[in-house]
Amino acid sequence: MATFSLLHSSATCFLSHSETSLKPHSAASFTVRCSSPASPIPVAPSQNHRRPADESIRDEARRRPQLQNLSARYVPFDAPPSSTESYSLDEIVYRSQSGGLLDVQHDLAALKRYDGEFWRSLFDSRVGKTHWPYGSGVWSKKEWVLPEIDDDDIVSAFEGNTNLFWAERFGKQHLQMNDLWVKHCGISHTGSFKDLGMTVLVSQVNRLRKMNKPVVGVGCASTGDTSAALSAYCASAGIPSIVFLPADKISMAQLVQPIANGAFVLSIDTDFDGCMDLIREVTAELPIYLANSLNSLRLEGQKTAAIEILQQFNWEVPDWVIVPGGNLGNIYAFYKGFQMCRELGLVDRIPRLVCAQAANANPLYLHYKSGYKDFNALKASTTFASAIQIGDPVSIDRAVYALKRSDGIVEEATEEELMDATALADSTGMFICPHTGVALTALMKLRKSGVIEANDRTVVVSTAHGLKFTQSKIDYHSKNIKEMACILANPPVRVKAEFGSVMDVLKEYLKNNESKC
Ligand SMILES: Cc1ncc(COP(=O)(O)O)c(C=O)c1O
Ligand SMILES: N[C@@H](CCOP(=O)(O)O)C(=O)O
Repeated sequence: MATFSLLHSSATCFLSHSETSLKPHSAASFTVRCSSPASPIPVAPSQNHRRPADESIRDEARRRPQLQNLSARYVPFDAPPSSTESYSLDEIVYRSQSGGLLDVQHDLAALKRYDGEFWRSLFDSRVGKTHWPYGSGVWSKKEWVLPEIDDDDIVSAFEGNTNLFWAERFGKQHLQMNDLWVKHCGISHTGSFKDLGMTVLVSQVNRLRKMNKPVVGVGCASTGDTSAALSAYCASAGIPSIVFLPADKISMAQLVQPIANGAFVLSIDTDFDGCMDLIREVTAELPIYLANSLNSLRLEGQKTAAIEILQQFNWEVPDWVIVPGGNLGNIYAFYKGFQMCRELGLVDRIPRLVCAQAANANPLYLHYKSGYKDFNALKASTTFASAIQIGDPVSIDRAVYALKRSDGIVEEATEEELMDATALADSTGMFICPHTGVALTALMKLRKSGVIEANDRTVVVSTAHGLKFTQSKIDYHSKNIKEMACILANPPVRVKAEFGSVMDVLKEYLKNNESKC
């Protein structure tokens, strides 16, 4: 078998990655197995290329060599260069000595032994395969996520690799844009982007438990998505999960997820910020590992969505990326993913970031408007974007850092704006959650003011699946929302089971439609 550069591979050949041949500063090499020259069309390779029948993909992964001498550790977030404080990822620590946030710092000098072309080729070679664990969009970037974890300890649902939807009709018809994309992070295992971070956190917990560290379970406060992801990944690994939910403030679809996955569910008479305070106190007292994004491990997984966007554009950098923000870990995760790609030579710039908040839960927006002077937490009001109903975001410092370094902007959306934007997007073939409606509202405002231009390549991050938020859509389309015109409501027409009645309503519909065309 010959070893060729990926760039020289032939379309009729079956490629399989041979990582034994990975060398610093070289493009990844591949072992190429060609179909028989006598065969007129490429045929599926015979069964014997597969691993032995009694082996699983985990067993197979054990034989695969890994890149050596890569490492990561916790350091205080945004620490001065003189700081020497650091912790092993195998320690249970969420805060720095001074009580500040932590960050996972990779050994960039070790990663830089390989050039940008090497990393691009390596990551590209792993997309969409069933190789453990690289078939996952997160673990396909393992060397940049948790380089030292044993593949055997990884808990993965082959998450990530979510589609980048070309919003052709929405862009052209409503914004005169032809390069508008929606990154559907919610079309995933538990229906939100939280899977990306949770696979990393639960994998590390799995490793800690195997090391006999005192972790009897994993806990989080949640507005519905973190709890769904935590309970699914824990259930898959047989680890107990405990979730604190604000009573009556999350959707039914979200509530049923941890229940079904066997989590211990506490429904607490407070809001998310109240639940967050409680879980922080509890995890300081009991050997329950904290799974919220205060724990910087989560962001290592979430940052891979940014890398994936670059990859999907063949490593061309979009002009704008718009992210709905609540607890504010994700906006930093996107920044970190883009920035690592720049620093390690995969791309030469990063996109401008926009963080979009619901006007009813807008502490970052107010902070931005004040020129980032004094930050004031607030009591968030009810919003249809219930997963971002957060008034005291734990990652405020991370968000400000990301926005300042990406020439970023913060926008807000009223309830009516976010629901109309959601309905408008749905009417062009999407089925988005209200948080994505917040992000689309930000886009519409920035287009109207000319900040985002018609030809700017723009990515809106869709954070959850619309099917988790059907009640808000039902309320909108039945015009059942107080003080909201619901101008795009499209209620079903009730009609008698009789040919004449059906014909009457259809003729009326066709006449109205004709006058609209
Ligand atoms: C669906 C959805 N969108 C957006 C967010 C905001 O993400 P972050 O808290 O990282 O700002 C969350 C959670 O907070 C969410 O569940
Ligand atoms: N939307 C989140 C809120 C908690 O955010 P986290 O990223 O800090 O876990 C949720 O779904 O719970």
